[in-house]
Amino acid sequence: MALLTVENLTVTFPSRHGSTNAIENVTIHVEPGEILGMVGESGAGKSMTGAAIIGLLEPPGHISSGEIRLEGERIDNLPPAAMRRIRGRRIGAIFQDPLTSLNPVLTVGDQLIETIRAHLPLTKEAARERAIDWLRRVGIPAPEKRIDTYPHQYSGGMRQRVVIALALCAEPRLIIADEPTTALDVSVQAQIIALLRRLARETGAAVVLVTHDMGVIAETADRVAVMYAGRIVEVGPVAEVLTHPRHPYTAGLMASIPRIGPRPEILPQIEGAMPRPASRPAGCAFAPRCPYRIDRCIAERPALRGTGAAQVSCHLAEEIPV
Ligand SMILES: Nc1ncnc2c1ncn2[C@@H]1O[C@H](COP(=O)(O)OP(=O)(O)OP(=O)(O)O)[C@@H](O)[C@H]1O
Repeated sequence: MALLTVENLTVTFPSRHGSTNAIENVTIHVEPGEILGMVGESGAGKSMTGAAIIGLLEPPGHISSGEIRLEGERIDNLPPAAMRRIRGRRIGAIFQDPLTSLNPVLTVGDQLIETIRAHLPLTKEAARERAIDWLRRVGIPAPEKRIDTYPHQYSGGMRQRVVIALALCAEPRLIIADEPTTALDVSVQAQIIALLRRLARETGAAVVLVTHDMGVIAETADRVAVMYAGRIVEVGPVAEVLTHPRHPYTAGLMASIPRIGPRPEILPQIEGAMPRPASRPAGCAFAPRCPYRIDRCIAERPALRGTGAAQVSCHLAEEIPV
């Protein structure tokens, strides 16, 4: 059984001018120990999918259809108090800016110890030992000394390591990591990615990794879901999708990373902009930017289809040379 399943999830924002769907019919599953990358441009709906899973949609945004299951149990319709418990214990979250996850007036140790004790029946001393252990595991030097210092005494990269320790110390089954390396120096990004990957393997937690960066996906994820204008346009094993992208948008995203872009002459950069939810075209949302479009693409929205591990929503997936 998948650890996380999201079925046909639609998130709607009502407004005076009629409601819009920020994401539509999003279906994903993640197995224990697996990292699912969600990639796409800003506004594609990646963060919204993550927020819906952890029950932190900003009102008036709400789930208007679909369901979310964690270890088989529905979690999309739980009362707020029950969802809060799940958030600390069974789902951990890592966001872009470590300062939003850390309390500046508490020492790193106090925050770790408090979180550990909220979830595990340990004495203060035992929880402190465990906190030191976690700091060591995420690569903080001299953890027995650093445990009594404050978040502002850490560099950005070290602070994000602390956030990862804080997200993992309650031993969650699922981790939602939203742009966990975007705010960090390039040299530090690779270390944090390697750390996340190792810890997912070691703990058997499933990870949903939200990023706009195909390079991060290539180095971290097992499978990837490419989002465009609120929908998944291609999903499958990273090895398959990145070597044989079948959606022109996936190919375009990949051409933006020179190291692994397949053929730079195809969509070297994708001209134009993603449509906003209220002005999405009736057919394929990518059609206005797609160099291969035919009349059918404008008239008819392609369904996600495919046999085997990978699926794609493009009428021309079998024909175009991406
Ligand atoms: N309060 C809101 N009311 C209406 N629509 C919203 C609101 N907040 C976000 N949206 C819409 O939801 C869609 C998805 O946004 P989301 O932040 O999930 O995208 P994203 O792919 O994660 O981008 P980013 O990388 O910028 O976070 C966007 O089209 C956005 O316009």
